[in-house]
Amino acid sequence: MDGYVPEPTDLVISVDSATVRRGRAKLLTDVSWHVELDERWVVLGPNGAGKTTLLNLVAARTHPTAGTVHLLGERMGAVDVFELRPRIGLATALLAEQIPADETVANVVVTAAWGVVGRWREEYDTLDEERALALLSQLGVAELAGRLYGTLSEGERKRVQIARALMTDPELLLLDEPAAGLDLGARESLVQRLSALALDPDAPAIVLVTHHVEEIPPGFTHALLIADGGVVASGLMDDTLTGENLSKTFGIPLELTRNGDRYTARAV
Ligand SMILES: Nc1ncnc2c1ncn2[C@@H]1O[C@H](COP(=O)(O)OP(=O)(O)OP(=O)(O)O)[C@@H](O)[C@H]1O
Repeated sequence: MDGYVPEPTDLVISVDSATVRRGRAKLLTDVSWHVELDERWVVLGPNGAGKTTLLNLVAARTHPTAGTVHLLGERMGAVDVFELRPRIGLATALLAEQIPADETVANVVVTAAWGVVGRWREEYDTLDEERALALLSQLGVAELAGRLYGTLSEGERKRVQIARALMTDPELLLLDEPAAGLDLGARESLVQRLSALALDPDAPAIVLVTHHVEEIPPGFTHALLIADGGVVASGLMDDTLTGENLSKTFGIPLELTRNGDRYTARAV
């Protein structure tokens, strides 16, 4: 990092010396991280590194035990999180589990406008319906709008979850391992969609958590590497995503290869 830290109000995410404890366990230790609106970050780290804990922190789902977190200019602890959360789009496996299998795909997306899963008697206006369809189209699954969510393949579900996360027109989009469990074709197709989103100047700031460098979509600008609850390296993609930093992060000697705008890594 170059040492320049903008005012918290200019930042989408400002995590400063944050520590998260659960009982005697320290899940995150003294983590600092700053994200601006036009940045697209990938968060990489091994199992148990603290990625999900960090994502919960910046999704206004968890408070730090020590340190401060500002989200979208608001200080956590001094803001009503229920007003803040609709401004943050979140797609995680845990949230996906709560989506009813017998809901139509269009409803899965449109219900995000009301912060609920499952359509009951809410009235949605036509604009919401149109926006849901436009997002499904952007993710390449418009033809699934009338299908029941429970009948979709895993790859199709992931796209619908991302469309749902975008429904409230968030200023920050958080994606926790969106390519987990996808076959090669579905993964590549999702990476392409995420790349298009990353390159869209109107898209929100994006944070994508993954275990695999192969899943980094072209257009992502920054990387945060974490291990054992702490930051190993953080900053611009080219400076941060190196074999040396990956080796430190994953605890084994790794070689990183860049092929055009994609990456692969293997043990050496
Ligand atoms: N409530 C808790 N009490 C104690 N330890 C916890 C608690 N929740 C999480 N942990 C531990 O904190 C560490 C970080 O967990 P976290 O889920 O953030 O990791 P992660 O990087 O997302 O892992 P993965 O890649 O496996 O999903 C793990 O070792 C986990 O076991």
